[in-house]
Amino acid sequence: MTADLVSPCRGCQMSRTPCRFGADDFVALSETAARVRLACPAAFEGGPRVAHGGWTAAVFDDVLGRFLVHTGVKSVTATLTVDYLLPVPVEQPLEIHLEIAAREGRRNHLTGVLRLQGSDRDLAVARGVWVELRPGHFERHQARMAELGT
Ligand SMILES: CCCCCCCC/C=C\CCCCCCCC(=O)SCCNC(=O)CCNC(=O)[C@H](O)C(C)(C)COP(=O)(O)OP(=O)(O)OC[C@H]1O[C@@H](n2cnc3c(N)ncnc32)[C@H](O)[C@@H]1OP(=O)(O)O
Repeated sequence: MTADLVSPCRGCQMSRTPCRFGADDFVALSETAARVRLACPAAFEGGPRVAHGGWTAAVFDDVLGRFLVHTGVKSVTATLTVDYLLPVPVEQPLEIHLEIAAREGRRNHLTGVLRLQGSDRDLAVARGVWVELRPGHFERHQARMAELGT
């Protein structure tokens, strides 16, 4: 696989907006590794000039899941753990390196590291499990919602 652009999530595709987390510059480097260049939008400020931890977790969830779908594996997040090592500045050039660390049946183990561009200091590290969907995943969800009358 040559370096190629990873598509946005369904929500951003449907609304035809840039990635709301700021993760548009997203390229696959191989079948198991990718790189995202991004900045935390000011709207996700948690502390003074510091990213909200929810942005960090959300962007990891988004880019790790998007990359797996890019490789042809339709999947959802089963677990996601984030180690917050240093404050993440807003509106500064950041980079995420991610990889598919292992595949065991329907389970895919992914990792991601967030750094300032040009720095080798980790700001946050994510690890998680994405489970490949069984056919009918969303139909079963709709049926459960219908049972609840929603
Ligand atoms: C939002 C949808 C994305 C859709 C993708 C297609 C569209 C592409 C378009 C554009 C790309 C955009 C991508 C965006 C990225 C965003 C990603 C998200 O935020 S995903 C939303 C949040 N996550 C959920 O909503 C999951 C809710 N949970 C579930 O639905 C189930 O619990 C599920 C599917 C995870 C497992 O249920 P089971 O019934 O299919 O499968 P069982 O038999 O229970 O487990 C299968 C295997 O997974 C392991 N497993 C299940 N849960 C686990 C866990 N918590 N930890 C470790 N392993 C787990 C099991 O041990 C089993 O392993 P063994 O096959 O036996 O080896």
